[in-house]
Order: sequence, then C-alpha cells, then structure tokens
Amino acid sequence: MNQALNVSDKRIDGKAVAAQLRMDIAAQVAERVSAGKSRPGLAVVLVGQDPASQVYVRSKVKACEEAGIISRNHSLPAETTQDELLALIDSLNADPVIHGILVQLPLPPQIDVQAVIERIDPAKDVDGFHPYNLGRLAGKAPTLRPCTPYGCMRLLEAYGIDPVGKKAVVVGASNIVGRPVALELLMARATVTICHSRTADLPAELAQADIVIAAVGIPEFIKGEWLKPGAIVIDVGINRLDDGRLVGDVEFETAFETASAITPVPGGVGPMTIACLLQNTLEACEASEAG
Ligand SMILES: Nc1nc(=O)c2c([nH]1)NC[C@@H]1CN(c3ccc(C(=O)N[C@@H](CCC(=O)O)C(=O)O)cc3)C=[N+]21
Repeated sequence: MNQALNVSDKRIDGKAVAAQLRMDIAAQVAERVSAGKSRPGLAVVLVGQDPASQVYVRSKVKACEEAGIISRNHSLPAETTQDELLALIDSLNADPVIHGILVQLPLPPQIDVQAVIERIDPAKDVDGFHPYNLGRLAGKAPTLRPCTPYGCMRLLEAYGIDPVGKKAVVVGASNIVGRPVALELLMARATVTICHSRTADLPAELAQADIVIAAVGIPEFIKGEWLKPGAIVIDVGINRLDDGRLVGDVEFETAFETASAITPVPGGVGPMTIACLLQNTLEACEASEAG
C-alpha cells in the first residue's frame, strides 16, 4: 500500500500512483522469472539526436531496469532511411527476447511515420498506435492501449473517480492522445466531447465539463475561469518554456481554484505514461506465451 497517496487531495499525485504501479509491475516480473517464465523485453528506437527525446528515452530505460524489464536501446543517425528503419523493425518483430517495440516520435521528415507504426507487429506495439490496437480500443475490446490515455484512466481510477455518466471534454484530437483518450472515456461510459483548433466556442464547451482532458500542446492555454466549478482536470501537456520552466496546457494556479482535482505538470500524467509503457510491455510478454 502507498501511504503517500491521499485520494482526497486536490492535487492528483501522478508520481506516487506511477511509483506504486511500477512496484506492482516489478513484483509481477520477479514472480514470472522465478516461475521460469521469460523476462519482459522492450526495444526503444531513437532516430536522430533531439535532446528532449534522449531525456525521455533515458527515463524509459531506467524505469525498465528498476522493474526488471530488459531494455535494448537502438540509436540511429538522423539521416537513417525509411528502409533502414523498417529493416530494424522487421528484425525486432522476429526477436523472441523483445516483447515491446517503441519507436520514439517525432521522426525525421524523410520517414513516413504511419508506415513505421504499421510495420510494428501489433502484438509488440506497446505504444498502442497500430491501427489494429486503435481499432480494438474503438470496438471496446482493447488489446495494447496507448500509454498516455491508459495512464489518464488509471489516475482517475486511483483517485476513485468513475467517469460513468459524467460529461468529459477532451481538448485536442491527436492520434496519440486526444482520440484514444476519448475512446477510453467513452468505454468508461462518459458523455464525451472532443474539441480542437476549429471548435467554435471552447470556453462554452468547458463550462459543461465534469472532466477535462487537456492535450493541445499550448502552454497554459486553458484558463481556470473557463472551467465548471468542481471540474476534474487532467493536464496531458508538457511544455518547456524559454526560462526552462515546465508547464502544462492548463493555467495551473487559476484552475486549482476552480477544480475539485487537478494533475500538476510535472508530476501528473508524464510519470503515468512511462509506468503504462512498462505495464504494456508486461502485458505483451504475457500474451506472447498465452496462445
Ligand atoms: N513513441 C513514443 N511514445 C511516447 O510515449 C512518447 C514519444 N514517442 N515521444 C515523446 C513523448 C513524450 N513522452 C513523455 C513521457 C513521460 C514524461 C514524463 O515523465 N515527464 C515528467 C517530467 C520530466 C521532465 O522533468 O522533463 C513529468 O511530467 O513529471 C514526459 C514525456 C512520451 N512520449
């Protein structure tokens, strides 16, 4: 049990929930290995030298190590061709030690992202971005689920927040967060609205929202005065300002006044994304020996 987590806190502690999840995963991995089963393995593929991507990849590798998951890092030069990347994916698809493959996004412009995503064996697609896995989620029968949306749902669950019957407004319609988190909320039987850059009156939509998922990628875009009093706010944004400060897509100080619960940045959804990546790697490993 986690004594640090107080579910009546207004500030939703993603770091604490993620730490608990990672400990649970570590225990399950240890149990598998002592029962003579395979140790889960994750391959992380990074193309180019984007410093922010290198930081994310390092934290993923460290989280794997702590959970007893094998991690293999493949760093390719920025000039890597599409064919070279696809060939690496083919070899990882065929590698029995590897249960999960993550190709870090964004990719350089010469590479067709969709072709890369679709080349990954859906059974190893621990990002949950492959059309097979997205389609399974859309059909209420999820297989591997996109990590950030999965992390949002696990945060709500950890704080005893059941979306059933609530009005949820998702701000942002990306393939990696907005769309799949809307499908997750719909599966949890919320009434879901998806807003985006062409939405006519965002404040009017937000004024109705019991749950707000902010995933627009614009620093402090959503203001506290737009929120319904008592709203639950899940801020997926991670924006680095020029002064080095890390902020979300929600103006935290004003939103904190109006909300009944809110995730901070950092320490909210980000750590859950990584914990859910490990969860997916474990699930992919388990599924690989089930059939
Ligand atoms: N194929 C792919 N899958 C991804 O899941 C993926 C990706 N590409 N490309 C980049 C984004 C970004 N991302 C983050 C995960 C955790 C934190 C995280 O843990 N952030 C900490 C703060 C870290 C800091 O201080 O910089 C926090 O929010 O508390 C951040 C960012 C996964 N991504």
